[in-house]
Formats: sequence, C-alpha cells, structure tokens
Amino acid sequence: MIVLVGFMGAGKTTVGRILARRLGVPFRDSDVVIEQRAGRPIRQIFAEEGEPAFRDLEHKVIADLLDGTDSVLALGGGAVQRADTRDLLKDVPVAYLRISYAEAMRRVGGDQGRPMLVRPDVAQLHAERDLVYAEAATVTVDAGTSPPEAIARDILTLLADAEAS
Ligand SMILES: Nc1ncnc2c1ncn2[C@@H]1O[C@H](COP(=O)(O)OP(=O)(O)O)[C@@H](O)[C@H]1O
Ligand SMILES: O=C(O)C1=C[C@@H](OP(=O)(O)O)[C@@H](O)[C@H](O)C1
Ligand SMILES: [Mg+2]
Repeated sequence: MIVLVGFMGAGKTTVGRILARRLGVPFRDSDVVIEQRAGRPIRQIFAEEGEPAFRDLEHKVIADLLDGTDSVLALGGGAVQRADTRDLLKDVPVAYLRISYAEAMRRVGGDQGRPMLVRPDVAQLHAERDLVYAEAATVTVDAGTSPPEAIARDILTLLADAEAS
C-alpha cells in the first residue's frame, strides 16, 4: 500500500497510476470514488453542498479505501486538512509529492474541475499545507522538476530506504 498526498497538480493521480502498474496492484483515487458515490462531479458537490460536506464524504471514502487491500491510493490535495482524516494515514506509507505554487499553477491553474483553485487565498493554502503534507508523509519527493516515471521511481527507492532503516 502506498498513499500519495500533495497539492493540486503535484501529479498524485498521474504518478499513482504509474506506481500501481509497476507494482502490479490496483490504482485508486479518492476523488474518483467520491464522484461515484455522490453521482456528481466534484465541482458540483462543492457548488451544491459546500466544502464541509465534501470533506465529510472525503473522510468516509478514504476510511473505506484504507481497507487493507494492497493498492496505490491517490488522495485529493485537501484530504490532509482534517485531523481525523490525517489520523487515518498514521500506519500506512505516505509519499508527499512536493511542488512549488508556481508549478502547480502552470499545470492546473484555471482548471474548472478543481474548485479550490478559485479561492483568493490559494497561494496561502499552498504554503500552509506544505508543512501538513510533510508531517503526514513517510517520504517527500520533488515532484516539480522531473517526469512522472522518474518520480514514481524516486518514491519506490525512498520508501524502500525508509523501510530498511
Ligand atoms: N511530473 C510531471 N511533469 C509534468 N506534468 C505533470 C507531471 N505530473 C503531472 N503532470 C500534469 O499535471 C496535471 C495534474 O496532474 P494530476 O496527476 O491530475 O495531479 P493531482 O492529482 O496531484 O492534482 C496533469 O495535466 C498532468 O499531466
Ligand atoms: O486541494 C483540494 O482541496 C482539492 C483537490 C482536488 O484533488 P487533486 O489534488 O487531485 O486536484 C479535489 O479533491 C478537490 O477539488 C479539492
Ligand atoms: Mg488527482
């Protein structure tokens, strides 16, 4: 089991798919399961019910996905905001895909499907979350300057080192 955290655009979904293929395990993405359960896209959940309702559903989905099945699990960028959701990650290997705010905006700035991007304090959110991701993580990788395949390889190397030590 490997869980991926990091800001919007860090490549959690992209790198997660590659990691899962390499390991021969299923890839799962909390955002996809949230959309399936709600029967609506994330943008619509935020618009109709607001962020707190989204976070409640996110918490339940992540709790269900940490069911012991060996898989690679990509989380949404805000999953670590709530302490009770962070608690769910205590006993699993977590990789933090770290990117700068500028690189995040280059990749996903203006994406209508990510409602948190239109918040006026999104830069501050990026700065605040950095520490939270790092604290939740077993390993941290630079995810802003190399291709997804190289990031997947770095994660496997770092996690193997962390396990050995
Ligand atoms: N290492 C990378 N280098 C360049 N572009 C990337 C990289 N990782 C992801 N991307 C691109 O950035 C965008 C966001 O990736 P995504 O995997 O959806 O991020 P997240 O799930 O962390 O929000 C996509 O267009 C993806 O192709
Ligand atoms: O950062 C956030 O609060 C969010 C990130 C999104 O996932 P990605 O990080 O995969 O874009 C998605 O869960 C939702 O739009 C909220
Ligand atoms: Mg994603």
